[in-house]
Amino acid sequence: MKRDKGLLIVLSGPSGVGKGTVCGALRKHDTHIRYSVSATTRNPREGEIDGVNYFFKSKEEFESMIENNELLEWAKYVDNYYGTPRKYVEETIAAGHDVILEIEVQGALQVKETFPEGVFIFLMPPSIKELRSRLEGRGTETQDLIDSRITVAKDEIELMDKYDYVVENDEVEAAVERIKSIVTAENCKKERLIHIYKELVKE
Ligand SMILES: Nc1nc2c(ncn2[C@@H]2O[C@H](COP(=O)(O)OP(=O)(O)O)[C@@H](O)[C@H]2O)c(=O)[nH]1
Ligand SMILES: Nc1ncnc2c1ncn2[C@@H]1O[C@H](COP(=O)(O)OP(=O)(O)O)[C@@H](O)[C@H]1O
Repeated sequence: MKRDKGLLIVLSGPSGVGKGTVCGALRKHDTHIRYSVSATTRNPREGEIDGVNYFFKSKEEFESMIENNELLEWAKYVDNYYGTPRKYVEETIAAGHDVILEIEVQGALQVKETFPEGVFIFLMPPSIKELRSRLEGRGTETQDLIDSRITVAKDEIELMDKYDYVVENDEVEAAVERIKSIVTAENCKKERLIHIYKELVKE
C-alpha cells in the first residue's frame, strides 16, 4: 500500500524482560520492519560486530554526537551511554518504512516527548519473580546488580501508563505475534490513510 510515512515503533521495558530476545525473534519474521542500530560506549561482547549490533564509540565520540544533535534520544545506563542515531530513523520513516527501536525506559520517554506520533510498546514480564529468574538465568549480572535492576523495574512498571500498548512477554512467539498485530493495526489507522485516499479520489 502506498504510504506517506513509516511508523516509529518503540519497544521498551525493564532490563531482563526479553526486549532483545523478542526483537531478535521478530527479525526472523518477514515483516518489512527496519531496525535502528544504536550507538553505545559499552565494550563489544564476543561476536558483536560494529555497525551491526551497535556502533561502538568512545566516550568522547558519543559526547560529540550528543553535542551535534545527532541522537534522537540517549541515556546513561549502568555507566555507559546508549543512543539512537537520528539520521537513519528520520530518513527511513520519510521513505515510508517502519522502524523499530529497542531501548530502555528513560530513552523511550524522551522519544515520546519529541516524537509523540510514535507507537510506544511496553514489554511486561509475567511477574516480578519471573523477571528475577530471567535476570538470574541470563547470568550477566551479579546478585547486587540484579537486586538494583528489580528495584528500577518496579519504578519502570509504574510508567507503563505512558505507553500506547502493553505486551506481556510470557512466550517469545506469542509476544512477537502481539507486536505484529499492533503494527498491522497502527498501519490501518484512519488518520494515516485518510490523506492518501483523499488524493486518490482527486485522481
Ligand atoms: N535509551 C537507549 N537505550 C538503549 C539503546 N540501545 C540499547 N538500549 C538499551 O540499553 C540496555 C542495555 O543494553 P545492552 O548493554 O546491550 O544489554 P542487554 O540488552 O541487557 O543485553 C537495554 O535495555 C537496551 O534495550 C539506545 O539507543 N537508547
Ligand atoms: N518469553 C520468555 N520466556 C522465558 N525466558 C525468556 C523469555 N524472553 C526472554 N527470556 C530470557 O530472559 C533473559 C533476558 O532476556 P533479554 O532479551 O536479554 O532481556 P532485555 O533485552 O529486556 O534485557 C534471557 O536469558 C532470555 O533468554
